[in-house]
Amino acid sequence: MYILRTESSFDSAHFLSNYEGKCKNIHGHRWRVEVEVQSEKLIERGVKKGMVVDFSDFKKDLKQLVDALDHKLIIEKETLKNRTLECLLEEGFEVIQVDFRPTAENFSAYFYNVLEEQGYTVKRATVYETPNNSATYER
Ligand SMILES: Nc1nc2c(c(=O)[nH]1)N=C([C@H](O)[C@H](O)COP(=O)(O)OP(=O)(O)OP(=O)(O)O)CN2
Ligand SMILES: [Zn+2]
Repeated sequence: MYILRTESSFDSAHFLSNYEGKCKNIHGHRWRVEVEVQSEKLIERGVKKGMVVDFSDFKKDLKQLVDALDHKLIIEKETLKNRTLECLLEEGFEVIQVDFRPTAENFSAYFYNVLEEQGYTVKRATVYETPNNSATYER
């Protein structure tokens, strides 16, 4: 089995709604995302011969996902009052609303699932919320 790994990161703000503790406040992280893909076989011909996937495609596709979240306020849908959200948007802040609570666990599943939908045979996705704390999703 061949396993390829790439990583990328984004700096964003979030908060955990209904959390008891400091993470209920808006705060930021440098989220580091590591993704591994796997394959029994290598591409047999053409410019990508001998590769599972071309690293340049793999890192570009991960970076595109990560860049969409970079320097944004990431909120779980319906956890801010409409008028709060409107005021933030009116001020020109960029807000990303996600369907999940923005935890490291949910981000790891998010990156896994989106890259899988793009055709990658993902083995696992790991998201570091701090240098010491990470969550991994695999099936
Ligand atoms: N299982 C999870 N637990 C927590 C998550 C998470 O994603 N998954 N997230 C948070 C918060 O986002 C929080 O920012 C993390 O805070 P903390 O662990 O306290 O990290 P710090 O680096 O700020 O810790 P210090 O010890 O204060 O340096 C909480 N839990
Ligand atoms: Zn946090």
